[in-house]
Amino acid sequence: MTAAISVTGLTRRYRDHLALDDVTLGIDGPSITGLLGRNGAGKTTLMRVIAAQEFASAGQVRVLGASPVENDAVLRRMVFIREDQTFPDIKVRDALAAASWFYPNWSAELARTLVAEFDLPTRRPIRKLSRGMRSALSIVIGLAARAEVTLFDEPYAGLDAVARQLFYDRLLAEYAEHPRAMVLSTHLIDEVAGLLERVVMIDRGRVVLDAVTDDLRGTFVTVSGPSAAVEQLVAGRAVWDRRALGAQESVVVAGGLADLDRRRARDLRLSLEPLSLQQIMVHASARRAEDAPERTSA
Ligand SMILES: Nc1ncnc2c1ncn2[C@@H]1O[C@H](COP(=O)(O)OP(=O)(O)OP(=O)(O)O)[C@@H](O)[C@H]1O
Repeated sequence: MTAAISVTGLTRRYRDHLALDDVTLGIDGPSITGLLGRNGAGKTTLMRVIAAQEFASAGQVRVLGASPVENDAVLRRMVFIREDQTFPDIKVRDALAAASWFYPNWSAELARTLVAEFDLPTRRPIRKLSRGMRSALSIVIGLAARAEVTLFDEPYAGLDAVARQLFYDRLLAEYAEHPRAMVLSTHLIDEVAGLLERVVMIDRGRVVLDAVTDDLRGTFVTVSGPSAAVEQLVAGRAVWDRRALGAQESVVVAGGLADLDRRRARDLRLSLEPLSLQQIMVHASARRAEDAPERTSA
């Protein structure tokens, strides 16, 4: 099967700054992948290169089996919705009409439904929409395009919690009915964690974690309690973080705990707390900062 997205050894350099540093990533078929990372990690740059809006300094990008650069056939099968998407000075309905001409799988019915659900005024010029309404319009286009590769880069600037929930619900429903390769970059990690089948975490231009979300559950655990007992339990394990407060200690271990360890923890009166996706990202980037304090191209 042709991969939806295949990125190999991708580097993007801006003068002496490495925005992407030897990124390799494959998204084979339909899935919802979360692209996570701190500000400036390289998420937008990665999506822009995949969408052929930015050149790679080195490496290779294939979308649906071909280079997307100046490749109309591929670009029509891919939609890229950016945070604070810019539009020409046209009305909402004209933007929807233009999108319907461009994307071969466009669903006018879905667009109509979403426009009503987001309460978008179709006759209004886009420049007169609020920021949240502009995001809603981008989301309508991103979903109604039904593109095989659907990239959403923080698409909800200005959207309130109700509208964001509507977006998540419709994204899931669309995915269930018309499975496709969806990538969603976000800072609202805990808010979207339930949607994501896979997470790719980027830190300072590098992929620091690429995992199926279910596999991550219980893989990182905070063990807390009296220091001596905590140390007894975590001895010989990969420790991601260690914090002491008086005679108490909290240690994050990677690799999960077997049932036997969990029983031992109970006997030692230790508390075990699985890390959320957001906490995993915080720890993953802290570890990378220790490993690679500087990032410039040679
Ligand atoms: N055109 C450019 N010229 C110079 N540097 C750039 C350019 N575009 C991006 N960068 C730099 O590349 C790095 C990655 O930026 P990018 O926008 O991809 O990050 P991001 O992960 O999307 O961040 P955020 O979550 O804040 O949107 C940043 O340090 C940014 O300043």
